[in-house]
This record gives sequence, C-alpha cells and structure tokens, in this order.
Amino acid sequence: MSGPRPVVLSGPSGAGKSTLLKRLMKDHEGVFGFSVSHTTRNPRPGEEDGKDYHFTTREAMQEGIDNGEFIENAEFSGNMYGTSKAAVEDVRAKNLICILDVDIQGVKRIKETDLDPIYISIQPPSMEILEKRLRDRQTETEESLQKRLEAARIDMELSKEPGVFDIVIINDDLEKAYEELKEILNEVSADAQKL
Ligand SMILES: Nc1ncnc2c1ncn2[C@@H]1O[C@H](COP(=O)(O)OP(=O)(O)OP(=O)(O)O)[C@@H](O)[C@H]1O
Ligand SMILES: Nc1nc2c(ncn2[C@@H]2O[C@H](COP(=O)(O)O)[C@@H](O)[C@H]2O)c(=O)[nH]1
Repeated sequence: MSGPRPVVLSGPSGAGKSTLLKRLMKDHEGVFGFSVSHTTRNPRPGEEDGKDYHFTTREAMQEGIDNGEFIENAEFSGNMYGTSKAAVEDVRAKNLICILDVDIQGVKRIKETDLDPIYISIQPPSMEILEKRLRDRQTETEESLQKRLEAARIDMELSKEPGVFDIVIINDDLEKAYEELKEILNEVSADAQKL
C-alpha cells in the first residue's frame, strides 16, 4: 500500500485509547483520520453511526467478511469487530494518516497483511486501575466487564512480548500519556510530509 504509514493503537479495553485518540484528532484536524470499524455491539450514549463505528448486525458483517471486504475481524467480549478495506481507503483518499483502534487479535491479523503500520500499545498502570476506569465509565454489564478484564490480562501479557509493539505507552497520567503519543505521532507526520 502507498502513502504515509498508518498507526495502529491497541491495548486493553478501558486503557484510554479513545480518550487519547479523540483529543489527538481534535487538536490535529486535517492530519489524522480515524479508520471507522464495524461492530455488532450496541451504540453507547453519544456514539454516532459512521463516526465512532459502523454499527451492524452479525449477518451483514459476516456477509462482508465472506465477500473479502475486511482487512481483519475479531470476536471481542461477545461481539464482532472488524476493519473494512473501505475504512482505511476512505482515510487514505483524504491524504490523512490513518489511525486504527483494534484489539490484540486485530494486531496479529494486521501483521499478516501489507498494511505496514506503526504499532502502539496503550496500557493501564495496573489491572486495579483498569477495572476502576471500566466500572466508572458505566458502559458495561457485569458480564461484559468480566470478559473485558479477562481479555485485558491476556493483552497485558502479550504486549510485553518483544516485537509485538513498536511503542508501549503507560496511560497513568493522561497529560503525560498524551504528550508521549503526540511526540511519536509528530515523527510519523514529519516523515509523511517528506514523502
Ligand atoms: N489517564 C487517565 N486517568 C484517568 N481516567 C482515564 C485516563 N484515561 C482514560 N480515562 C478514563 O477511563 C475510561 C476508559 O477510557 P477509554 O474509553 O478512552 O478507553 P478505551 O481504551 O478506548 O476503551 P475501549 O477499548 O473499551 O473502547 C474513560 O472513562 C476515560 O475517561
Ligand atoms: N480487531 C478489532 N478490534 C477492534 C476494532 N474496533 C475496535 N476494536 C477493539 O474492540 C475492543 C472493544 O471496543 P469497544 O468500543 O466496544 O469498547 C477494543 O479493544 C477495541 O480496540 C476492529 O475493527 N478490529
């Protein structure tokens, strides 16, 4: 694929990916573009179809997967998630640096493609803090919260493996984590301008 290298943001649910991403997109309008994933989960209050996600059904999403429309897809906490080829192409057509927010399964699948992104993991300072953030967010049932915490334990182990991520950011103090992310992405966007 041509154009600037995309950026994959991953990390446990509740680590702070969306918080950091939304701020980044707002502060750097016209530089980064979000790859809008598909999901079968229900929208949360305030989430917009086509902006936060393409909210869809299992049947429609499976049909798209079977038709080869997805770069990657995964089952997470009882729902399907996936990155369509169109989601990435839409961002690239606007000449923006494409940012993808995917779980660890998505990271592994993207590594099998020719997308060649920079892989950044956003990690919480501890499981206890992660659980508190997820509970305080009030978006999960007890069942989905437990599934997310189980997935987080796996994610936190895998993210320590050498070579999985280019950069790991611990999101303890939000300001510090944001500065760290900005610094890394400034390098990416400076490289992109040289292209
Ligand atoms: N550094 C931080 N300190 C305290 N709270 C934080 C911090 N970063 C994020 N939060 C809060 O933690 C919660 C989870 O953050 P966020 O929704 O951004 O996580 P996420 O990684 O995008 O999760 P998911 O993968 O489930 O979408 C939010 O309520 C957010 O406001
Ligand atoms: N493999 C993929 N994972 C994705 C995608 N879009 C989001 N995600 C990940 O799902 C979980 C849960 O997200 P939530 O919005 O329900 O809290 C989180 O870890 C995301 O990173 C995708 O297209 N592919």
